[in-house]
Amino acid sequence: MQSAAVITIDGPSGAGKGTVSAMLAARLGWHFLDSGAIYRVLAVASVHHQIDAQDELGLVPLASGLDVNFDIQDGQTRIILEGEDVSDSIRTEEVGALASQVASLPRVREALLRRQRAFREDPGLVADGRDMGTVVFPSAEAKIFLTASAEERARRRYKQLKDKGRDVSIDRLLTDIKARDERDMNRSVAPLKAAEDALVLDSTQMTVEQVLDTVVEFVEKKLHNS
Ligand SMILES: Nc1ncnc2c1ncn2[C@@H]1O[C@H](COP(=O)(O)OP(=O)(O)OP(=O)(O)O)[C@@H](O)[C@H]1O
Ligand SMILES: Nc1ccn([C@@H]2O[C@H](COP(=O)(O)O)[C@@H](O)[C@H]2O)c(=O)n1
Repeated sequence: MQSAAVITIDGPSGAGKGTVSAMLAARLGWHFLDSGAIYRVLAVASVHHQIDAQDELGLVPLASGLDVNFDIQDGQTRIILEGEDVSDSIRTEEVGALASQVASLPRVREALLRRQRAFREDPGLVADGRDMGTVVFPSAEAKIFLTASAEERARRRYKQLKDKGRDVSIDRLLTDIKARDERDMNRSVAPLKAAEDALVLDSTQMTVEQVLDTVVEFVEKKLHNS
C-alpha cells in the first residue's frame, strides 16, 4: 500500500514556515503537522514535571508518553497538554528556547519520531519543522527550505508579538533568534539544514503571498512528476 504524500517545509525560526504550511495545507485540504509545537509542549511538560532540560534520561519517558492532543475547534487547532489548553502559552520566546534545548537531545528526538510520522495520513500531509525533509520524512514528494535574514525574522516576530499586545524588545528578539539558530544548526542529531533535494527559498524580500505562490508552483510540478 502506498503511503500518503508529504510536503515538508523546514527552516529557521520566524522564516514563515508555519504561516505558509498552514495556508498550503488548507488550500490542498491536507493535514498539517507543526512539529515545533511538539517540542514546545515537551518543554512545558518538563517544567510541570520538574525535569531539567538537559536530563536526557529523565525526558525520554516523558517524550514517549507525552499526553498531548491536537483538537480542531471551529477550524482552529487547540493544543491540549495533560488536559490543559497550552495553545497560547507555548508560543513565547522562553518556551522556544527551552524547546530548542530539549530538541538537541538525540534520544528525545528518537522518542518523538513515531508520533510525528503518525500524522502522515490521506489525502496528504504538510509538515513544518527543522528536520522534516532530512530525517522524519526523507521520502517526501516535495521539500522546501524557507529562510530569511535574522534581522527580518526578528522584525516579523516583533510585529507579531506587538500585535498581540506583548511588551518585547527587538534587540532581545534578534539575540534570541541567533542563539536558537546556532543551537539548532550545530546540534549532533538532525541539525537544521536544507535537504539536498529541497527548494531553498529566501523570503527576506518576499511577501507571504509571493512565498505561497512560489511554493504552490514548485509543489504542483513535483506532485505532477511523482
Ligand atoms: N514573507 C513574509 N513577510 C512578512 N511577514 C511574514 C512573512 N512570512 C511570515 N511572516 C510573519 O512572520 C511571523 C512569523 O511567521 P511564522 O510563525 O509562520 O514563522 P515560523 O517559521 O513558523 O516560526 P517558528 O519556527 O518559530 O514557529 C508571523 O507573524 C507571520 O505572519
Ligand atoms: N522538527 C523540529 C521542530 C522544532 N524543533 C525545535 O523546537 C524549537 C521550537 O520550534 P518552533 O518551530 O516552534 O519555533 C526549535 O527551535 C527547534 O529547536 C526541532 O528541533 N525540530
